Amino acid sequence: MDIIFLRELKVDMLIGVYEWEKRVPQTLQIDLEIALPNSRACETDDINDALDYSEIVRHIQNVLTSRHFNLLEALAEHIARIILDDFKAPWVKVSVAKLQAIRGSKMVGICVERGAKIAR
Ligand SMILES: Nc1nc2c(c(=O)[nH]1)N=C([C@H](O)[C@@H](O)CO)CN2
Repeated sequence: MDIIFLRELKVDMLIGVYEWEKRVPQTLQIDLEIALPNSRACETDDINDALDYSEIVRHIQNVLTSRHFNLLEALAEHIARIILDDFKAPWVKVSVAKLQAIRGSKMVGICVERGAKIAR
């Protein structure tokens, strides 16, 4: 099974349960692993046979900068649904982390896996 990975994408967005977090953007770090429905692009060398990672990132950035989420959990679920439903990936692993939420910690976050890996 082939996987597209994206590491340490930074997005400024409104997220959090406290009042100030609904007004002040925070930087999140996003990591993705996206299983591909097939490995056709490896044979054809054609972007039309690939899952275009730049389109995925653009789509995610648009959604995240246009609304507020309370919880990292809800954000991770929303990103996972976009990748499964809109980009037809069979499986995805989404990690989202706040970089400044916990004093003394580099980051705190959540990782969710959704869908099923296809054995090849
Ligand atoms: N499980 C979670 N716990 C907490 C979250 C969260 O998203 N998931 N968020 C907060 C606050 O927004 C916090 O990050 C503010 O610093 C607290 N706990």
